[in-house]
Amino acid sequence: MVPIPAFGSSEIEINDYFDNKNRVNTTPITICLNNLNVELKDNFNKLLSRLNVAERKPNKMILRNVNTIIKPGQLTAILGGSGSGKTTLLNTISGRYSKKEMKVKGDIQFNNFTPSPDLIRRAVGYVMQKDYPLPNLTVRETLMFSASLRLPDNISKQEIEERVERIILELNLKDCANTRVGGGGATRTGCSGGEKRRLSVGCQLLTDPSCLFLDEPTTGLDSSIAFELIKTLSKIAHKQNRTIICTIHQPQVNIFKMFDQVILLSKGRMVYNGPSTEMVQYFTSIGYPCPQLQNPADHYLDICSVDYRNEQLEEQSTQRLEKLVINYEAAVIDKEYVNNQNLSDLLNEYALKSQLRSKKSFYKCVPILTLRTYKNHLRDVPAAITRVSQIVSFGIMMALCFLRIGHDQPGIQNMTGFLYQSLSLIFIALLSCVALFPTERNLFYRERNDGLYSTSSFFISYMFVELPFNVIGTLGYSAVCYFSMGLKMEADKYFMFCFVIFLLLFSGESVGLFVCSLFYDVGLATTFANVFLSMFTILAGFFRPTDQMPAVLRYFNYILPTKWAAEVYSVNQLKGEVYTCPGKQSLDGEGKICPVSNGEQVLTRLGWIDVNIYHSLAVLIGISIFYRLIVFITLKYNRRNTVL
Ligand SMILES: Nc1ncnc2c1ncn2[C@@H]1O[C@H](COP(=O)(O)OP(=O)(O)OP(=O)(O)O)[C@@H](O)[C@H]1O
Repeated sequence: MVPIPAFGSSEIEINDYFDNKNRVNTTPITICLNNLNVELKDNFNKLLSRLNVAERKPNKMILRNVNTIIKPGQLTAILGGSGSGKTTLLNTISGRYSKKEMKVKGDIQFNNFTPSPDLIRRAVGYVMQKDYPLPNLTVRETLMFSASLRLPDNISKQEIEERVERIILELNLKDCANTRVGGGGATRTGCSGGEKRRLSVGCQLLTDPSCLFLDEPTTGLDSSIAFELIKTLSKIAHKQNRTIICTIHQPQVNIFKMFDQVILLSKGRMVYNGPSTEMVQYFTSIGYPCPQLQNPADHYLDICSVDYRNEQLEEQSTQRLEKLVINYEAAVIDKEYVNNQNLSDLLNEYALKSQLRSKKSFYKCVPILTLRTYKNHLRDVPAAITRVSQIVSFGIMMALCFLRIGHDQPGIQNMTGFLYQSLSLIFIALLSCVALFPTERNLFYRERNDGLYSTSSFFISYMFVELPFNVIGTLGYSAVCYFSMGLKMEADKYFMFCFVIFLLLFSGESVGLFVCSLFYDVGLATTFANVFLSMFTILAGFFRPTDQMPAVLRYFNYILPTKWAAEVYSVNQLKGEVYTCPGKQSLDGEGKICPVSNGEQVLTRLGWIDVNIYHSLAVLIGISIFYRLIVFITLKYNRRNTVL
């Protein structure tokens, strides 16, 4: 008989900070899963079969017959190999699944009450696998902003500060409380991986949820940091009577010992469910002892996995898995374990409803989000300087290239060249947006999923943040170019030029925001943005007048901001200009007959002679607003990325 390692959590010392006296939600929550089945919908196959093009295939089962009770006051681990369904189980319990993609059958009860996925999502804490904190805020600031967004309006600033300080102490973040989180752009140093994870846990604990879920919290952490993190979670669960569930791939022995309950999954089926201390005993009793000195978690994960190296191994391992599942379903240990749970704390729906995070009003949220984003942007000094200076540097380059544009024949080409090149500002704005926006976006997806605020709050606050950058960029570019090139020295012409430049930057940002809202992957967003960029310049009308374009492109051309911007600032500069043709520039060689003698002739060539500048400006403003609206709709309704 192989000796069974003795497991237990006696070594877990309880920290003094972990008391319940300041907690708001002390209702313990027991989670019951009854016959939980999750199928992956194959909507494409469904469509093909409806069209009689393909046979209808059965949906892929991701989870089958999951039955368990998860008690408060203990740390529960969902264990399993890659693709075993751990994340799906955690997401399903926490209401974070898309009904379009998944079909969930069975019952998920919180204290004997079956809440809607939306209610669960807004009441429980969920720490996802990846952290997306803003890199230039300190740990304390991150918690303060998070608390301001998560806590109800009637909580005073002092109370918020007290709660933040308590979380800092509880999660042992005191040493790094004033350290920037780090990890972004210029901020090379910052918090360690473990501190960042604890910070993410802290953000979730601010609202004091009775249930906390964590998806692979130890991934990417070294063994001692992973151990410390699980130890902290164990303390929180025990001392504060919270229901804590985490998924974990392959825990080390010392980490495994700290789990009170283990749910072992393989191919979406339960192979074991019970105390970690009894796992070896259970498997030994059904003929799978754990070799001495081997980590039981590793050993049983191997035993439960299907080996695809060759057909024979696959068949053998599949049969073994079938046997393990059958054994599990029949095992007394599980039935006893499930039946012996203390269900006296099962209350009613109030337990969960009382923990709902209140969605902050638009007016409260916008200033908090704006301030947070400003702090994050302005602290990254190189990025902030680059953001403005790239526009001004581009202006300096243009000024050097087109310095003092003359009023002779080459001056015409220089002027149209400068006006055409100024359209490139749209690219600069777009590319800088693609580089900077994803950090904010990822955090927004998380916080929106947590039900903290609406898309419109984020959308407006981001506009407030980018506005000053665009205004400074516009003024810088215009100041550098306008006077050095000798453009028309009239106030109304100057301000019209500035306004068009501003709208170009604004539209460029819109396209950047759109591609980043449509695609999660920055590479894909940039590739897609390139397609827009080429269209914007080619179809602006400098090379080929709109009325000479093929019909399809002509209509398309009407929705491009570059077309309208080019019209407005070209008419603004060229109308009324007089051009000379000294010497050989003239047709007669004496400077009397000029090929082009005024701006109207240039505008005629470009097809813009009849353009009403105010009409085009109004269309440009309309298109800029239209682009922003598309961004808003994409951000609001494209939720595919939001569970990342
Ligand atoms: N949205 C989805 N579309 C397609 N397949 C999915 C989807 N979600 C889950 N699956 C499939 O369901 C199975 C379980 O996935 P899940 O992410 O839950 O596994 P996991 O145990 O968390 O794996 P890992 O440890 O690698 O994260 C996998 O085979 C996965 O490919």
